[in-house]
Amino acid sequence: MAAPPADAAPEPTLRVDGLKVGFGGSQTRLIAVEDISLHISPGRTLALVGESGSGKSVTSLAVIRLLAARGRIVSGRIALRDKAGAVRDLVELDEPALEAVRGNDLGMIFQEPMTSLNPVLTVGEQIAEPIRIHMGLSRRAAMQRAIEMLDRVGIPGAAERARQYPHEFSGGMRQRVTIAIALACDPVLLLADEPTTALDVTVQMQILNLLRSLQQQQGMAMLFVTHNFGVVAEIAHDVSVMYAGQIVEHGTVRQVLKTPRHPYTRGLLACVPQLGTASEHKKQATPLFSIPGMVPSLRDMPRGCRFAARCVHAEARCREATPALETTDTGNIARCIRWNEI
Ligand SMILES: Nc1ncnc2c1ncn2[C@@H]1O[C@H](COP(=O)(O)OP(=O)(O)OP(=O)(O)O)[C@@H](O)[C@H]1O
Repeated sequence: MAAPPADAAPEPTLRVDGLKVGFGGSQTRLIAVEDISLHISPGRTLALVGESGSGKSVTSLAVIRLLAARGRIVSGRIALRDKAGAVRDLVELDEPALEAVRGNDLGMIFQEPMTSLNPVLTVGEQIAEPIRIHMGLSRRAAMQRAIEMLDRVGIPGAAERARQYPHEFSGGMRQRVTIAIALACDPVLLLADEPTTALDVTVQMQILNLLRSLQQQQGMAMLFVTHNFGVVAEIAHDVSVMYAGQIVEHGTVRQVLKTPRHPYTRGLLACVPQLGTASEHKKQATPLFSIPGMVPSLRDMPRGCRFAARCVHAEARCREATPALETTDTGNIARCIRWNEI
């Protein structure tokens, strides 16, 4: 078979097409996210960003098939390319098959490390467990690799620390342990859902730097959920902005941060305090900008553009039909019929 040209884009690790997720029974079902399509290539990070309730976590939990009990994937495809290069639709897999993927091809880290760690097992045992299960290593070899992982995530005295319990670690060190567990089996995809939100600012930066350098070493794709554009700028290559269960803008981080084309993205960026502005605003007694109004409820989703009620540019035609995602002049993709007029 002919080799692909050297500049061909690598096949994506994750490709989601037309994902729609609902909660409740078929009669009472509320649609939480819909028309979600995205892809992430090896070595790249896609950030999902948006206000609370916009659907970031539902999307990411659907990808790893860990939705809450009443959550259902109504339609869509979640194609994951595994270490051997085989592509499987995670929507089609049963629970035993999913368990073979999670912790192996798919690593996960969440906001609160303590909830993902078992308080009665040493951290070494917790890192070694997936290694034994998925890589088939002996107990001793798995523990050796667990110690190497602790060292790789920057925990000094790894051999000794492997014998300690989670409560003996600080918040930042615990998050390093969950990263060691998530990456122990060389996943092709790492899902990180607000992994730095519970940490103080200096520790946040250390964890973001660590994730970036581990990604460079291991080449995995990363799906990163955050509400913080500062974090997006630090960690991501591409960004999808979510609003009321839909992607409303997508592009590279540079495109979206420098030339946002959707009024919601512009509003979110205007809410980000610049250095010095907080004290300036205080002096002038003017509050920092915030987008007026709230994300609509799932029970009462408006017709047409879901952002129209909060948008200063909205016209009657915005409320008629759901806008499609359009490619704009700067290459961003935006769900706004007025992107070229505003
Ligand atoms: N288990 C559930 N049952 C019913 N509705 C849910 C459930 N989980 C989430 N939802 C709804 O789905 C929508 C999207 O929620 P989601 O948690 O994905 O938002 P988010 O953008 O991740 O917000 P946050 O940043 O606060 O986590 C919300 O309207 C939420 O109320």
